[in-house]
Amino acid sequence: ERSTSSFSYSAYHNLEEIYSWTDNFVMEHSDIVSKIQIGNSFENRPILVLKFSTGGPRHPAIWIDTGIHAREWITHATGIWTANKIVSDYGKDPILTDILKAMDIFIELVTNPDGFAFTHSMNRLWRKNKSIRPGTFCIGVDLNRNWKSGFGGNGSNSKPCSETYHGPFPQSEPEVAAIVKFITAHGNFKALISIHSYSQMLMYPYGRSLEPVSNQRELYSLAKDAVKALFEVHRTEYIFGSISTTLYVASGITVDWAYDSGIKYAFSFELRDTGHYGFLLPATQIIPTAQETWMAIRTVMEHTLTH
Ligand SMILES: O=C(NO)N[C@H](Cc1ccccc1)C(=O)O
Ligand SMILES: [Zn+2]
Repeated sequence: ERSTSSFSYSAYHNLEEIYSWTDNFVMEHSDIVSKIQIGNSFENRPILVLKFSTGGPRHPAIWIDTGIHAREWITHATGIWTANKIVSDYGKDPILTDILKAMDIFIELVTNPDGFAFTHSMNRLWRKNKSIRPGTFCIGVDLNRNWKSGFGGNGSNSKPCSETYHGPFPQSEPEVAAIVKFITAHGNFKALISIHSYSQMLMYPYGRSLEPVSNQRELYSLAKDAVKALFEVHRTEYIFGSISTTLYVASGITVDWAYDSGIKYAFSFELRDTGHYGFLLPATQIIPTAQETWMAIRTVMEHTLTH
């Protein structure tokens, strides 16, 4: 009896349920999926990454992370559905099959496990991780401000009580340091997709400045195609562009670090909705959100494969 078949992809799950789903999922699809522990969180929870690979020592790779901000539950749920979509469609969807024949896909479902556990136990709207340091009673660093690129710049905050506190120094947080170490050691990542909610936006670097990246025209055109593919599923409307021009200046963010590390296809999603439910998006919208997001993700992956 495949226990993932009793798992509801249209419900939100807590950390224990996601970790046990992960173990069952890897066991049931061991031909193409494996589990890698890339480190431990501040409170010593394992940091797990799913690897989808059809073989080959160091295929060019694509990174996807969900849940870097704990309260953004739709992103973990979308990541889980996407993982199952990949194993279900491999061998059936020619575009995905071509991607996986040539590239590996890595998905980190719970990028902020301590914060995520806290949203289930104490504070549903917690954003940051749970690190504590002498000198303040306030808890946590914004993991989307702790990256080296532009660290400490405008759109991040030096006060530990701030929701966008960047931390004492770049990669001070184990949750960020583990990803940097893994991606740097691998050395062959071609695309990175960091998934947030909410606002319905597809964005690319830079966040730290208004200056366009060198392949800005290519990223704009790819974002346009991805947003169109997304729209065609359930007619959900996204806006797109660079982070600093579409949203606001934000420094020390994941995609700026990725881009500056040579990952030329770096994107950040803001999933549904535009504020009606916000972070409390009803579970009935999980599968529709995941279905439309997949079409955008696949568009980015396909472009990465062919460029
Ligand atoms: O927090 C969210 N969304 O959850 N997003 C904003 C904006 C953002 C999104 C993506 C990259 C950089 C910046 C943030 O302050 O981080
Ligand atoms: Zn976020």
